[in-house]
Amino acid sequence: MPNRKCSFNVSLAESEDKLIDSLSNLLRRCSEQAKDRKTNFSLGLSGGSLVQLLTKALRSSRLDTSNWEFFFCDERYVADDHSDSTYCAYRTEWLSQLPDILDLQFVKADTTKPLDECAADYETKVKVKVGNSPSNLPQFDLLLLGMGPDGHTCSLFPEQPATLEETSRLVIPIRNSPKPPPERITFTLPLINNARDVAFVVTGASKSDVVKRVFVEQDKQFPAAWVDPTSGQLTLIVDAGAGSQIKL
Ligand SMILES: O=C1O[C@H](COP(=O)(O)O)[C@@H](O)[C@H](O)[C@H]1O
Repeated sequence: MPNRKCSFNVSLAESEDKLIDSLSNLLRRCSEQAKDRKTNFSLGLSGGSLVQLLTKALRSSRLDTSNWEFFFCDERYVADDHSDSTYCAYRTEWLSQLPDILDLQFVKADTTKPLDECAADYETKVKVKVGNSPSNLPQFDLLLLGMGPDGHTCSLFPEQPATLEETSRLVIPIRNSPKPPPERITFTLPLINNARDVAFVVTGASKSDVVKRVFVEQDKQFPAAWVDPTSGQLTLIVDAGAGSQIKL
């Protein structure tokens, strides 16, 4: 395995129930650590397949989520009630399945603003609500990331390598995303890599090759391979399909 700055753990789950258990255990550890620090638990969400998996993990673990705040590691630049909106996907699932989680616990992007302003405004919200690390950057307690078959994570795509070089902005606008919808906002690497914990949750045999290229070979042509928390921990939670080319 190549050198990483961070400590790296892999959880290879033989069944969906085991994967949900791994995710629940991670949420329990990170939220308890936030409680010990007497702070709200700041959790960055991703969209796509993670919505269902996280919903299952929260339902089965019955964790106390009253002091949790939910942010979006990336968000699609569409109205809040649009079917492409990641906020809408979580809100719709959780209204019926996790009714204790309140709408005011979501820190939403204001997609009524022009795209550049929407990204800058979301960065301000993150700076106001998430406590800083000694490096003076907001430090999330946990970021849950997905990874597409092309190795993208958040809305950092291999076709847009300049997004990986951002050093000053923490949230940037994305135009011409190769995956629809074309306009989005996304966390950048300085913010992602400053988190206390970052976890990828990846499922499906169609992603096994990219899982190996990203997490074993750390092939930098894939944006997900740039995720390497400076002082935090990195966890990879995979099912048997996605993890089939990893040797532990
Ligand atoms: O478009 C997106 O895709 C990625 C990966 O989604 P998945 O369905 O392949 O797990 C997701 O992590 C990201 O938040 C989303 O905007």
